[in-house]
Amino acid sequence: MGGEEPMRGIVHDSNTLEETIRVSIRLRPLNDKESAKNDSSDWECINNNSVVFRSTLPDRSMFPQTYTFDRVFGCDSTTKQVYEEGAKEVALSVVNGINSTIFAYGQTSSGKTYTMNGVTEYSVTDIYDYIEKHQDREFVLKFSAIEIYNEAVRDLLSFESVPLRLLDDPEKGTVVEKLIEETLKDRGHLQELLSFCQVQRKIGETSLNETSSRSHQILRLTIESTARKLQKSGTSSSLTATVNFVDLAGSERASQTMSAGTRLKEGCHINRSLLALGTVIRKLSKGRNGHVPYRDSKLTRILQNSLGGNGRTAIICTMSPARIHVEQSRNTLLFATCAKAVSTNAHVNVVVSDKALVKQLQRELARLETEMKNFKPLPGKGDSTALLKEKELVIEQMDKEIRELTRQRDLAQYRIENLLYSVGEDMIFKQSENIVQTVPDLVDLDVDVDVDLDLHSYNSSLKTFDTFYVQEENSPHKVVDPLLFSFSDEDNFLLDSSTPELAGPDPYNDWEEIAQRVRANYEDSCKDVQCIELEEPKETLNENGNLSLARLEDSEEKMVSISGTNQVVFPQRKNTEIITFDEDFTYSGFVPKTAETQKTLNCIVNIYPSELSLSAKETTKSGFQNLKLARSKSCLTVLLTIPPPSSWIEKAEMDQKPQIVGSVVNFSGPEEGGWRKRGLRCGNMDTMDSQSVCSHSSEAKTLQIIDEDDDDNTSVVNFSPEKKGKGKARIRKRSGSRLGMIWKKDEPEESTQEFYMEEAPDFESDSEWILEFQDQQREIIELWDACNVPLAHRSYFFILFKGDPSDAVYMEVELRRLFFIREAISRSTDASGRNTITQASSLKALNRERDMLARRIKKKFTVKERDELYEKWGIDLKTKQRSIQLTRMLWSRTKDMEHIQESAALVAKLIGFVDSDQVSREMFGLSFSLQSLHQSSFSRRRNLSLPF
Ligand SMILES: Nc1ncnc2c1ncn2[C@@H]1O[C@H](COP(=O)(O)OP(=O)(O)OP(=O)(O)O)[C@@H](O)[C@H]1O
Repeated sequence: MGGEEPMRGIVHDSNTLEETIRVSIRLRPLNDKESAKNDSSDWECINNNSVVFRSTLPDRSMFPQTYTFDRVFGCDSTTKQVYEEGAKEVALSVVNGINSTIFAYGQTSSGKTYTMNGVTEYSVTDIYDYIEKHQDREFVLKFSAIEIYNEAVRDLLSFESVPLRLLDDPEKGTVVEKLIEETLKDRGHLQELLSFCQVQRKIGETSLNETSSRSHQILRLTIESTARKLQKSGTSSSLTATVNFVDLAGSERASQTMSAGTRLKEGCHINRSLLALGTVIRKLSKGRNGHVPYRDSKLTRILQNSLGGNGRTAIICTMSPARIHVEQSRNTLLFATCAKAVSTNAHVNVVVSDKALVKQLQRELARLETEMKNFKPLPGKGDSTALLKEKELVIEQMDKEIRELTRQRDLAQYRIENLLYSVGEDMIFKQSENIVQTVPDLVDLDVDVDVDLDLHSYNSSLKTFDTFYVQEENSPHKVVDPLLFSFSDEDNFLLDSSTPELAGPDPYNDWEEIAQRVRANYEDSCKDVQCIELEEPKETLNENGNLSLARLEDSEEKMVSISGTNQVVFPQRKNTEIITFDEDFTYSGFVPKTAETQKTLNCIVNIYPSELSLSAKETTKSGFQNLKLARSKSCLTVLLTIPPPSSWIEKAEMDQKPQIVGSVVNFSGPEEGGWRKRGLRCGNMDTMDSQSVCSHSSEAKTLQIIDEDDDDNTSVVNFSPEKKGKGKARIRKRSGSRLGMIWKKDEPEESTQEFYMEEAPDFESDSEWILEFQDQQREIIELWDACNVPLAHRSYFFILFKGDPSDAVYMEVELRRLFFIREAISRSTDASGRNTITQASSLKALNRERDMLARRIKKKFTVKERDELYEKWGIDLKTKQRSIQLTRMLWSRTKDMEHIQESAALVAKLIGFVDSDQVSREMFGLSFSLQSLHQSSFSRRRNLSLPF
């Protein structure tokens, strides 16, 4: 018995024939017995493919009525016809090298043996006919026959009744051990063997059952064919196949056999094989997935290759037409129905001879050798060393790329940081703009923005002020920073490579918060306070008349420097706040400083310098009717709204009126109805009201400015009480040339507090310098009057320079400056004695001198210089970093290197030793020019805390 795998030397043709089992139904006629019982048939073959059950019994109506198969043979069909149409094609496949199997399935006495005997004979006949027709081929026929009875395999060609064992051969599959395989000599030989087998089977069954076959009989005919021409050379191939004729035992149930004892045992084994066969067929009918229980019975094991394997299969189901067998007939039809769904894969089995096999193997070897020779390795894969080197090169190249990308990333990050700093600075700047823009009653002057030349001059003369208000046509209240128009390459002086990168968190973030707090603080702290409010008409700055500076109608809180003292007052604060600064000027940029001082003074006092200084009394008489003290909201606004000196200069030149040196300040209380537009009239002195000079509101704080040199009007500032007389300002004489000022809030006259500035440091150890200092100071004071130096400048000068040895250079510079101015004035006096020099020309001269000195010191602020400065001031690294940030911000506001350096120093000091709000104030408008910056830093030096 052949297995599913090809035998040794047997190869399967690549072409397979997949088909289903051919299922035919044969309905035998009623036998005599059945006829005698007058049994009728309920089955009718309505055509060649369908059989119909025509039951007259009502309880059978549920059964299927029609069954359709490949072929249905009725009672009148002959065995020849059954073979021809139901089995011949399958049976004769064997001569073509295809295994085939013919089954006969049905109940006892249904005609299985009757049919299979006929089919086998017709098949053998046809096979021999085929052989006879194919003389070019040599056929070898072998015959074997077995019987499976009670699960015992018996060789029907053997006279012994010893059961044979089934063996599992890896190449042939399940084989029957010691099975006789008779080689057929001719057709008659086969006929004899068939007859012998029938006798053998009959002998065994007769002893048990005379009327029914109780065993499964399998007749096997193996045919091997070889072409005769090739057979001689030994290289020919043969076709080999086996055809099985299977006559199964009766498929009836054991209970239906009415048997017991031995018969029951037979029925159990029969049913076991048939049950296994039915299970296999059912499994195969549902596909080849899953386990197929071939090994459940010897029948299924032997027929494994014929059931859904390599071969063609035909099943002839026989059934009795008798009504009494209708149940069995129905079961037979159900089995046939399942078998009809089973598919098989038949192959042509080719037997290759040894020589042919050797030759075939040799050809295959030659082919493989050719492929090996023609095999070309892929580039780069043949030599592992070269491959490794190539990989190393790739890695090296990638390393380079990584380094380059890292460098680019770091550079981009550095640029981004710088950009963020710049953006941040702009944000702060805009915040300051917003602060100013919230101030009501902004007075705008209708001008075109043509700021090229003028703004440049402002830059040099007015860098103290952060923002100017200009109004463009059709764009009111637009804020323009003139400095933005005149930036140069030096704007980034601290951003070059000499400036170390900042480490740690961005301090600028703090500044944004600071800015917010400061803005809020300003708004909150501007209640019930007074400060100087300057009333100012519209001014035209530009020579072309295109630009006007606007200022606030309502003055804001401001920090007022007390003349002749080193103190500053925030009048708007709820509590009187007087800040005392120490003096110490070792910094080299005095000249620019003084220029800044003058600008600041000009801005604050807004005085035309056409006339010589006025005494306090004269000033009181002539007065500034519009110079009043009023409420304010923020110091910032005051500073920002101070008009640039040039506008006053032009005004002065235009009016040709005597100007008042800023020695008199008129304070005014708040007007009813809220904030009033106040400012300093820059114009005709005749229009000024002397009564308004040096006045202050009775409801407001009392401001006293006390000058020890009361007798000397050139240096005395006298503040008289306001008209209502509730407060007063009086002058007291003290030793030394010192100015003092007291600020009181809502204090009655009798309780007026006085504040005297600190005495100058003790220089007894250097009495000579003290004497020299006093002489210079006296000379300077005289020159101030001669040169119409504004009061603010004088005040700041006194605040800053009090006799420290390091002040010598500044005293000298101031003297030189004043001499220069005085000489210029004298040169400009015409024959008629009229002083033709104007404040504008004087300021221009000052600016030129200042710029000249500034250029000398103007240079790159190197790291070394900065560090030296830090070390000198005792600034730590963290403060240093923050100061760099602030310095950058300041640099965006001014181009004065000296100013920047000092601002940076101040910022550093403030950050390191003072609260951040103070820094914010300074940064947002309280940048008191050089004086304020120095004062703050001096406070630090003297370990004085700022009461902000
Ligand atoms: N188509 C037929 N025409 C005439 N007689 C038939 C036909 N089929 C079967 N017979 C007769 O029916 C009887 C039983 O037939 P057979 O032995 O072939 O049945 P069976 O299916 O092989 O039974 P068992 O399974 O018991 O061997 C026989 O006498 C046989 O001659």
